[in-house]
Amino acid sequence: MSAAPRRLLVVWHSFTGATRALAEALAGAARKEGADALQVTLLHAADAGADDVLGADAVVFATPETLASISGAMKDFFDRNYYPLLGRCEGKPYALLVCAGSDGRPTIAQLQRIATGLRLREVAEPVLVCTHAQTPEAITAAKLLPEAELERARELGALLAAGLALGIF
Ligand SMILES: Cc1cc2nc3c(=O)[nH]c(=O)nc-3n(C[C@H](O)[C@H](O)[C@H](O)COP(=O)(O)O)c2cc1C
Repeated sequence: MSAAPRRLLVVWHSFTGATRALAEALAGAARKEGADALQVTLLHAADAGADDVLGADAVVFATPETLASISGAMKDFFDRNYYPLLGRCEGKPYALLVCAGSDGRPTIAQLQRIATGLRLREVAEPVLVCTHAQTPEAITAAKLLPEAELERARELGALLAAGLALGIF
């Protein structure tokens, strides 16, 4: 009898497609690496709740940076779920995917602060992708990321899948 699959949850939000593409690349690579031993769920931040996090063995938070912070939808996700999660997810592994025009560091710091409050355990370096969009036109345009950036998300997905499958996380 085979063991129940481990569960990886990816909570994502995206305005112009870049973070979504990264989250999907990560999930695809995790599915490939984890095969039957891993169940990967992608949930838009608006559709994700505390039970989804509690039911996962590891969680990825994927968000664009807006106004030097996590996006509004990701903020809403944490506003709705922070207290329902508090005291119930200590030590749960997590990793971060952040997509920014030029910075992203405030968003990573903010997510790490929230995760520290929840006593989550960061198990991989955050993946930060900069799109170098500077003008209003470039920032609001649909994004197509270079393959090399998608590959970084895939590497994180494969790492998380391997760690879960081997019982390291
Ligand atoms: C309202 C708004 C505010 C933004 N603020 C920042 C910012 O503070 N720092 C930054 O590096 N990028 C900022 N950006 C750029 C986005 O992070 C960038 O376009 C990113 O690719 C968006 O990801 P998405 O395609 O997943 O929506 C902002 C974009 C918008 C629409």
